Amino acid sequence: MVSEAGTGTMTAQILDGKAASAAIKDELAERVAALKARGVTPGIATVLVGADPASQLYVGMKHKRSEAIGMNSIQRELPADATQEQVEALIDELNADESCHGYIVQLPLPKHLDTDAILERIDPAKDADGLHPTNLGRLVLNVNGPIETPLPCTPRGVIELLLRNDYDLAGKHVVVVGRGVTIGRSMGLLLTRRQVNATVTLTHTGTVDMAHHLKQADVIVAAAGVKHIVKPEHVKPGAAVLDVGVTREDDPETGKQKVYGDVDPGVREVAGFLSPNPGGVGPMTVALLMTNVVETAERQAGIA
Ligand SMILES: Nc1nc2c(c(=O)[nH]1)N[C@@H](CN(C=O)c1ccc(C(=O)N[C@@H](CCC(=O)O)C(=O)O)cc1)CN2
Repeated sequence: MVSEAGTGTMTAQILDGKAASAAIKDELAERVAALKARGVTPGIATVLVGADPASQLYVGMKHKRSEAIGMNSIQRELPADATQEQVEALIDELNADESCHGYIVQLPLPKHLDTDAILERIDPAKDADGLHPTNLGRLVLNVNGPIETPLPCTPRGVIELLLRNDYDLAGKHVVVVGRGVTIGRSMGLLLTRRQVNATVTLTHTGTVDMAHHLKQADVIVAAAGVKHIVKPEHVKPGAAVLDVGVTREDDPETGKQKVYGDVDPGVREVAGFLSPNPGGVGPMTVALLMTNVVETAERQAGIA
């Protein structure tokens, strides 16, 4: 926490996801070069169904950043009215494509599609999001040792962002807000692994007295997707707060779409550390996705 001279207020240290993800990209560029020297170009693919502007933005970032570090990127798109069979046929194609080491299906999918069946059809070895039941099952079962499969990108990004800011999670009480599978549920699994050793309270829409739980937290991971749900009065002074959830609304001043996080701006005056939104965990999600794919290519190439 930084004291502002003469004002009596404290301002949280910013956990800068852009800076941390830039450092990861530099490290990955070297690993990609090493793979290329062995004749292997790591390949990442994305499947986008429909034309949701936010999903298009995220998929675009994934390709731009992967290409910038020398990876091969394959962008596949289907219309919003694609059938389950069409999506599954594309999954089968990518499972068989040897130039693709890992891929993701951009979420959320249009409501008429069976998301669980689609994720389950991905070859677990190519599941760059770590959301296949086999990979999530390995995460549940293996609390102690290294895991030889991709880990969910956003939760991995949260932990990496704290690590790169010398924040030790061991023994800390982390309150996670939101139980979605891409963030909340898998966040709890990663945080309670022996290497991390945090204690987790996973809160959700059925939680009674959310404010009470938040106030106990050394670390808050806010991933509810509810604008400014975490208020200054909910935060223990000095706590680390990671703002992960996203709400898009028209800005009344500009009329343009604006990103709002789960954390009220006033939290900055109470927290010790703050990962902002945008500029925090979002860029880390993309960096850890690329890490998952590079690691898969390394495993295949026999690099430890
Ligand atoms: N298959 C998946 N789908 C989705 C995931 C995921 O991990 N796998 N997560 C989110 C979206 N997401 C990646 O896909 C993602 C979200 C945000 C960012 C990001 O860098 N955001 C910027 C702000 C950009 C803006 O909106 O203007 C930031 O936080 O600074 C990257 C990726 C849902 N779907």
